Amino acid sequence: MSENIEIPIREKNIVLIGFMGVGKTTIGKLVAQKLYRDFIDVDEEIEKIYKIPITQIFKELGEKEFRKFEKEFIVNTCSQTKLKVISLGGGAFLHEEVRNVCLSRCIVIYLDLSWESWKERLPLIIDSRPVLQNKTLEEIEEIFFKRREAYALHNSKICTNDLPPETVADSIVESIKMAWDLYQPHRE
Ligand SMILES: Nc1ncnc2c1ncn2[C@@H]1O[C@H](COP(=O)(O)OP(=O)(O)O)[C@@H](O)[C@H]1O
Ligand SMILES: O=C(O)C1=C[C@@H](OP(=O)(O)O)[C@@H](O)[C@H](O)C1
Ligand SMILES: [Mg+2]
Repeated sequence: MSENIEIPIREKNIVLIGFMGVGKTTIGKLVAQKLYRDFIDVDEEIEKIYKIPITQIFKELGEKEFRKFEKEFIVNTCSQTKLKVISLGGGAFLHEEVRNVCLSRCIVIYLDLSWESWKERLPLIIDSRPVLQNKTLEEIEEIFFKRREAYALHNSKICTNDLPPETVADSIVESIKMAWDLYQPHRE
C-alpha cells in the first residue's frame, strides 16, 4: 500500500482507466489540452522506451515482461509527478500496486462503455491489442465483464455510449472542475 500523501486536489494527476478501446488515449489527449497539462499515454511511453510496438513487445518478450514494466512505470510516474493527465492501458488497473498508487495520489476517472457499444469498436482495435487476438467473442466478453471488478475502484465514472470524444472530454473537465471547487475553493 502506498502512503496517502496529501496532494492538493488541483495538482493531482488525472488518470483515465477502462477497458481497451473505450477511448482512454484519444480522450486523455483532449482532457490534457483542455486543462493545459502534459499528457502521458503509458503504452506510448513503453513503446518509446522499448522502441517497438506493444504487439511486438508481447511477441518478443512476453506478456509477463510487459506487465512488470507497465506496473513499475506507472508506480514511478504516479509517485514522482503531479499536474499530468495519464491514460493507462486497460490491463494496468489489475495490478494492486497500480490501483493503490493511482487512488492515493491521483484523480481516477473510469471510462465505461456498454458491451453492445464496445463490440462496434472491435474492428478498430483488434490488430493492435494482443490480448484480444485468437479469442472468441464470448471469451472477450468474459474478460470485459471480469475487468469491471477492478475498474469499480475509481473516483468518477463517465459513460461514453454514443458520445464523441470531445463531449466525453468536456464532461470529464466539468466533473474535475467541480471537484476542485468543492474541495479546494479559490480564496479571494
Ligand atoms: N468516444 C468515441 N467514439 C467513437 N470512437 C472512439 C471514441 N473514443 C475512441 N474512439 C476510437 O476507438 C479506438 C480506440 O480508441 P483509444 O483512444 O485508442 O482507446 P483506448 O486507449 O481506451 O484503448 C480509436 O480508433 C478511436 O478513434
Ligand atoms: O487491456 C489490456 O490488457 C491492454 C490494453 C492496451 O491498452 P489500451 O487499453 O489503451 O488499449 C495495451 O496496454 C495492451 O495491449 C494490453
Ligand atoms: Mg490506449
